[in-house]
Amino acid sequence: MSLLDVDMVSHWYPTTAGDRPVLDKVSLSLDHDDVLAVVGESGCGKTTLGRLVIGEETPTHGQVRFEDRDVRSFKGKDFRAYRRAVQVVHQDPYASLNPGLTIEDALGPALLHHRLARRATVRDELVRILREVGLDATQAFLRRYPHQLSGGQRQRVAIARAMSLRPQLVVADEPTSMLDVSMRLAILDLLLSFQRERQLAYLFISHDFGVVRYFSQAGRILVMFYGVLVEEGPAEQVIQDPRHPYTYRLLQAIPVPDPALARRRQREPAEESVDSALPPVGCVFQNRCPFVEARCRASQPPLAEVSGGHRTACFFPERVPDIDHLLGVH
Ligand SMILES: Nc1ncnc2c1ncn2[C@@H]1O[C@H](COP(=O)(O)OP(=O)(O)OP(=O)(O)O)[C@@H](O)[C@H]1O
Repeated sequence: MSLLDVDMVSHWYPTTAGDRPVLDKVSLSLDHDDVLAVVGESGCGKTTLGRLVIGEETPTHGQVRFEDRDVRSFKGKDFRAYRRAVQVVHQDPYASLNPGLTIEDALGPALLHHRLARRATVRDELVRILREVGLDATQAFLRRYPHQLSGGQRQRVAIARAMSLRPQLVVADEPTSMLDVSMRLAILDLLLSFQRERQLAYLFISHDFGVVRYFSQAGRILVMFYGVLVEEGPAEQVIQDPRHPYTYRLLQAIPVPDPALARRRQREPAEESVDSALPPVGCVFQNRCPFVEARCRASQPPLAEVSGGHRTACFFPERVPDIDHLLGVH
């Protein structure tokens, strides 16, 4: 039994101009210690997917199942257990830390509520958890407010809050995008260390393929374009051998330190058009695709297998150029 199944989920937001489709028949599955990274540009529906998984939104169509049970069916005790088992680490730590509460008041009550600590020892337990996320915490540290911490410290506290509840799944939504570059790797390594030490699954969300590449080394990558899953597979296969032109574009955008490599990239064929409006019929990527044909304008290609567990939603995957020269792989 998988831990999480997202089954043919479509989602619309109501707007004054009518319902706006944000996700279109997205399916994915996560096992108990899987890392699944979702990558795509801003606005493609990544955060919405995360909100559906943590139960903050209900899908317009399709099902989100946790341990084979429809999340919509969770009520009362079951719903609370689900909200404990699935934690979220946001881009902005202030989204999970109330600025008016000290660290002790932000983290302590949940531990007591879920009987993960006793009143007499809760402070010691909090200090232990904060040290586990790399903070040099003392009991005095517990009396600090979020604004008295640096950005990196705040994100560590937010991670401590999520991990203190011993979750089975963590949705990490752009967890490093507000941090200095120098801090990013440390936070990614911290998240990965929890995954190694506990049986923990991650749904990791980012627009930055460089970050996704680092985080998902042993996991899977799912590439989304305007609410449609266009490619998925084992991380190394998607990175070394992308078979969707959009994935190729995203990989092309990863900065490289080698100037010769950077120049070679600039000689790559340009996108046919940068029209970002969603086409009413046909492939979701057709207006940006250099390989588009009449067939692509007629229908959306289904996800089809290219090799073991690696799938792409492109009619012409063989036209996507080899990536080796872009990544400097020889
Ligand atoms: N509550 C809402 N009501 C209406 N539209 C929304 C709502 N939330 C998000 N959207 C719209 O849905 C689309 C997808 O948003 P979402 O935040 O899921 O994408 P994203 O890929 O996470 O982008 P970003 O990285 O910018 O957050 C966007 O166009 C956004 O404006």
